[in-house]
Amino acid sequence: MGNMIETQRLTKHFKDVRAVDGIDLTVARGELVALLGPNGAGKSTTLRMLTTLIPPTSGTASVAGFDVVRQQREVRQRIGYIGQGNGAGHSQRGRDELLSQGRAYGMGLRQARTRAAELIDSLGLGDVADRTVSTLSGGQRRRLDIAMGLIHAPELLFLDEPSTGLDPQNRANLQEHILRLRAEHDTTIVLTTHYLDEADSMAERVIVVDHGRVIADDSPARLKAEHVGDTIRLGFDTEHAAAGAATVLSGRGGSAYGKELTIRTESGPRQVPGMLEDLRSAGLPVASVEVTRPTLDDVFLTLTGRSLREGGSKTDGTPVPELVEV
Ligand SMILES: Nc1ncnc2c1ncn2[C@@H]1O[C@H](COP(=O)(O)OP(=O)(O)OP(=O)(O)O)[C@@H](O)[C@H]1O
Repeated sequence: MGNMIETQRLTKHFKDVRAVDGIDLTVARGELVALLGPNGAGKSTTLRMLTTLIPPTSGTASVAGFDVVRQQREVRQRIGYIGQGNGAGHSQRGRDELLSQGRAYGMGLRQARTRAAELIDSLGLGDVADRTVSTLSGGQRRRLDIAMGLIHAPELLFLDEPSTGLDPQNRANLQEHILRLRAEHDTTIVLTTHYLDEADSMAERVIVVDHGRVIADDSPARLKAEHVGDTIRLGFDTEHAAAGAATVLSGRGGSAYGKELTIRTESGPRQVPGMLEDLRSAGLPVASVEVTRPTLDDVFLTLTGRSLREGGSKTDGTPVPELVEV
C-alpha cells in the first residue's frame, strides 16, 4: 500500500530563512513518530507543508498516497491536524462542535453522531461532552480538540505539541488517550513535542530536526545506544584500587579518576556482572556500582551540542555551556 508519508528533498524558504532544508522522510502506515527539535528547527513548517497549508519551495511530499500540492483535497480528506491552540469554539457543547465538524467534512448526521459518540468514549469525555466548551479544563479541551481532528476517521493524525501547557498529570492522561486511540482506531500518528520523555515513551521512532534538516532518525533506544551509550561508575576504597581496576578492565576502555572508574558502553547493565567478576579475581573489591542510562536529551546534546531541556527553559537555540565533570 506504500508509505503514509514520503518526502523527497522537501524544502521551504521564507525569504532568506531556510526553514526546511531538503528533508527526506518516510513514515509507514501505523507508525507513531515524534518529530523533535529546538524552537525554529522547522517542525511546524514541515507539518504545515504535509497538511497542505503551505506549498513547498521545492521538493515533493506525498501523504496517504497523494501529492500535497497537486492533490490537496485528497490529502485533506485523509488527515487530521491538531495545531497549537486551534480547535473547538467556546459557546457550544462539545458534542455539537464534533457534529458540526463532521458535517463540515460531508458526513451524514447519523454517521457523525456515531463517530462522535465513539470518540467521546475513547477520549474519556463522556461526563463533559454535553457541557459548554468554555467550562472544560485545559486537558479536557485538548482531548476535545483531538476528537475534532479525528471526527472524519483520518488515516493519519498530525499533533503539533499536543501536551504543551498541560500539567504533568494531564499530560500523562492525554498520552494514555492518544495511545489508546491509536490502538483502537489504527491511526498513523506524527506528533511534535518539546517533551523528550514524551517522545521517548510514546514514539516508536524519533526524528530529530535541526536547522531544517533531519539529523537523526531511529527508535529512542537505538538513538541512545548509538549516540550516547550507558555510563558505568565503579567506586573503590582507594585510588590505588581504582587505578588497578583501570588496568584490569583496560580492554573495556574507561578512565580512573580518584577512587572512581568510569566506563562508557552500549549495554551497561549487561556488562557489569562480568566486570565485577574480573575485578574480584584480581583481588579488587568494588565498593559501589552505578549505571546511568542516557535520555533523549543526552542524545540531542551529543548531536547538536545543545540541550533541548524539558519545560522550554532553554529552547532559544543559544549554546549551552560545556558540561563540567564532577
Ligand atoms: N511565515 C513565516 N515567515 C518567515 N519565517 C518563518 C515563517 N514561518 C516560520 N518561519 C521561520 O522558519 C524557521 C522554522 O520555523 P518553525 O515554526 O517551522 O520551527 P519549529 O521547529 O516548529 O519551532 P517551534 O518549536 O518553536 O514551534 C524559523 O526560523 C521561523 O522563524
